[in-house]
Amino acid sequence: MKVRSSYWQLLPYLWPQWPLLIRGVACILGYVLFTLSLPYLAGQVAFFIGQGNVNQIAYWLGLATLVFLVRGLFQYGQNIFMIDAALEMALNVRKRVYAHLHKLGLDYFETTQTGDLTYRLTEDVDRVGEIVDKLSHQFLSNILQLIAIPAYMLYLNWPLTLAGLILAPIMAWLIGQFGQRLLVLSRQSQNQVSNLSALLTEVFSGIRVVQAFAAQGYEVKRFNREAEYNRLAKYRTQQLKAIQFPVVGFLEAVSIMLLFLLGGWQISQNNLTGQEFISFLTAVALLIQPIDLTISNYNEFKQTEASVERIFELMAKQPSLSENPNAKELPRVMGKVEYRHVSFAYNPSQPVLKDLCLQASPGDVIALVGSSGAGKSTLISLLLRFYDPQAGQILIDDIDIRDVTLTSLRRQIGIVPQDITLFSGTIAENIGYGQEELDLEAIQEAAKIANAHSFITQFSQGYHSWVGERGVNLSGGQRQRLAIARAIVNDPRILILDEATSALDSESEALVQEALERVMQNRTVFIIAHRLSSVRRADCILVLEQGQVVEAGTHDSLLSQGGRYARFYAQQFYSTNQ
Ligand SMILES: Nc1ncnc2c1ncn2[C@@H]1O[C@H](COP(=O)(O)OP(=O)(O)OP(=O)(O)O)[C@@H](O)[C@H]1O
Repeated sequence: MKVRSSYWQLLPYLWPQWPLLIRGVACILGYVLFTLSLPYLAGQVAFFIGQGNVNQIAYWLGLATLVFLVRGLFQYGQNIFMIDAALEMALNVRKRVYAHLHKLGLDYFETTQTGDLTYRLTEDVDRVGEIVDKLSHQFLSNILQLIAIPAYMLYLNWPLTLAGLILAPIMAWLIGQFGQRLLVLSRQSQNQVSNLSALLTEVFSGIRVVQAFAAQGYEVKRFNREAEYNRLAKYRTQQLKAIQFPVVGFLEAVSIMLLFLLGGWQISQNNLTGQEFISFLTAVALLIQPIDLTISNYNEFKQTEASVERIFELMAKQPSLSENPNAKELPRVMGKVEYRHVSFAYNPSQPVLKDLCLQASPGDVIALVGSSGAGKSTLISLLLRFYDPQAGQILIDDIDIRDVTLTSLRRQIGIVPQDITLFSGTIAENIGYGQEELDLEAIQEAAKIANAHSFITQFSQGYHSWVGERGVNLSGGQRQRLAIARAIVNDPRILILDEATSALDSESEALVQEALERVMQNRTVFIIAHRLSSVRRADCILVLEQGQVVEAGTHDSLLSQGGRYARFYAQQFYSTNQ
């Protein structure tokens, strides 16, 4: 059973804002003190109204105006300092969670819905910021008033106060019960909203598939179903609140009627003056707002606890792949790559690579061929250290890749992936992706090698043309050439080419091929090969089958062996490339 509220986890993020918090608390104290003087002032005004003394009435009303003014200034101060502290805290939480997510491995993102992550980092964090703001100024101020005003009432007339507060424990218990139930409903509701957001992200990013499969109707139905669950979850929360307010309001009304009854009786017994009764009633009236606000704050507090849980759930995720604490920077490499008896499985029961050995000398072009699911992409993922092998070692220039920092390793490997991702930004930013200061010279140089310079300069804004939504339209071949430029902009010694399977028109194909030929020079290249030309040109072709190298050699030597490669070549390349 969970004992501690999740809110405690926010303290380390709130604590650094202590200068703002202290100023805020000082303003809250000022606000409460000035509020406390109001019942006394009301009693005085009532007294002089009874005497018909206009001068005194004007004097006390003037004083009350001053009190309201100063109280207003304190209220402004408490709001502004606390919102500042809460927003700073929310910003820190958001930054830390985002940075933490980037420490997690690919395996985490492969099993998590991106829409859900987006929701947690945006909506959930905003909600937490809002509740902390409310708690820090409204809640604290209200609680102080709920303590100080009854204390003043006790001082005025304790029997009347006790009678008025007799229903308070019942109210507190009821509010607590409602709060617990609200937390449960809120968790459900937040998850529903997250599901909806995940669904939308998935559908809009896959909109080509949706349209190609004419699945709009299917998607609309799926969305409607989720939206209905979402409505229902929200309705249940609001339904509970709708019951809560009349119940508590009724108890409040009963308390006030009880007060009038007792007050009248006390006056008839000469235990209370009319003036004191007015002060007392003013104090009671001042209590109503803090009570109502406390209930709604408490409800929100419970509802938002679900958001806090969802945020810190992300922070609790541990990276599956950790960097060696003594990891060193990988010095600029020559490009020798060696796999020594490497075995790997995503799930222990299904080995993907089995005792795999391979050696590539600097400048070698290694083509990986094999049927789908043979383990080609996995072999490459291990070189980039997306995952660690369960057995064996991978070495670059005779250094185990587990002994170097991930950044220095990945910076020395260029990759042209099969699915090209361009981010919203300029062409230059996309080619120099990850460079904090864009090296425009290197970017242009890379674009020239990748046969991209001439089409880029044809855009009116050249390298500063916007890519992505509302940006320039790029053909498949142009995207590939940008990806090639991006892969070599840092001049890596090792290059991975995951060839696209979709065909380009022959002109584009020729430009891409020419670019690839150029970038492969003087680099160790691994190609997941789908094109005949890449395979023919390779220094070594590795034929993978069920995670093992079953044949290795040059195109000619393997063809003359008449083994698996020869059959594979006949089936796959001959039919598609002739
Ligand atoms: N992230 C993953 N989690 C679990 N299993 C995976 C994952 N990625 C790949 N696999 C499995 O590992 C095996 C090898 O996959 P891999 O993608 O390396 O093959 P491949 O030869 O590159 O195939 P293709 O040519 O179709 O891309 C397959 O059985 C695949 O289902």
